[in-house]
Amino acid sequence: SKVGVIGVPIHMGQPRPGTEHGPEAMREGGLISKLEGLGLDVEDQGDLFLEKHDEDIHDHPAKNVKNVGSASSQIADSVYNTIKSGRTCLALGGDHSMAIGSIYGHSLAEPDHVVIWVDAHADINTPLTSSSGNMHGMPLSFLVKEVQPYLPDIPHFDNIKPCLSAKNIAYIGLRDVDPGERYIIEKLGIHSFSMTEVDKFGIKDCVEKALHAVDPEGNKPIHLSFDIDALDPSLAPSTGTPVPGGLSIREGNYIAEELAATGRLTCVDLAEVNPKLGNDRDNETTVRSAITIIQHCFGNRRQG
Ligand SMILES: N[C@](CCCC[B-](O)(O)O)(CCN1CCCCC1)C(=O)O
Ligand SMILES: [Mn+2]
Ligand SMILES: [Mn+2]
Ligand SMILES: [Mn+2]
Repeated sequence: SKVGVIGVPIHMGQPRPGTEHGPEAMREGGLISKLEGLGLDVEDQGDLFLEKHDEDIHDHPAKNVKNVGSASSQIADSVYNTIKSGRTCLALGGDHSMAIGSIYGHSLAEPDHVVIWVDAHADINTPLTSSSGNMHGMPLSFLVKEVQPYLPDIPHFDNIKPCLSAKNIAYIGLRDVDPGERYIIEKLGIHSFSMTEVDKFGIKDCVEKALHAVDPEGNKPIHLSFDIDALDPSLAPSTGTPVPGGLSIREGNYIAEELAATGRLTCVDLAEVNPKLGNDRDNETTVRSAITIIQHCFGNRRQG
């Protein structure tokens, strides 16, 4: 099958420089040839050239709103075009604010797609519930229709429309959820399989329940937004917001294999790889984990 790879060198959604080098770190780790080795037709579209703007609004609760808004439009266009060209899209981050554009672009191509969000964090703070103002903690609040009444005016996001229903999202891996996020998740009934559920039910049941919850008929395109910090920090040390007690590589691979097996995985984000954090060994470990997850999203199977 056909894959279109898009580098998304964005860092403005969070304060730690380096996520803009995530795409190149994954390429240097051999990602493209490893995907080709799976027999895939891989088109590497290179890195987006994200426009740089002088931030014109400094009193907004969301930081770098102009740059993130502009990047989101560029990402959406690129993801849309990739999917419309008949390729599964692989978006390499870059911080997780990249998902605003990737999910919106996906929804333009496939309006009824669902979202599996694999992350230590819920990333559904609104600018008003966020304690950091970092937009990598907000992407889903921009996209979920039911959250819109609670959002303040957000300049520079006129091109991004809310495109998701809460019922079409399922989380796996949560272990650091803010009070405002917990309120939104419970109020909207967003399906959530935190590390508690992973421990309680095991990863097989969590994946099965998550997929059944968002796509009971098993016929919808799937968007996987994978934050590398969902994995245990021992597997992904070079990331901005590590949280102990994460997914094992076996659990990460299992999620990827099961989604790949549906044949409906249409867009994959791999977010929050920051090669500027940690030492060379940390970088290698993190990039290797990211590439392993991606390989299993695109057909590599531990059974052969
Ligand atoms: N929820 C946090 C972390 C967001 C992580 C974004 B991701 O998932 O893309 O990496 C804040 C988390 N928490 C706030 C209180 C003090 C400890 C950190 C936020 O800043 O919104
Ligand atoms: Mn995270
Ligand atoms: Mn995230
Ligand atoms: Mn992070």
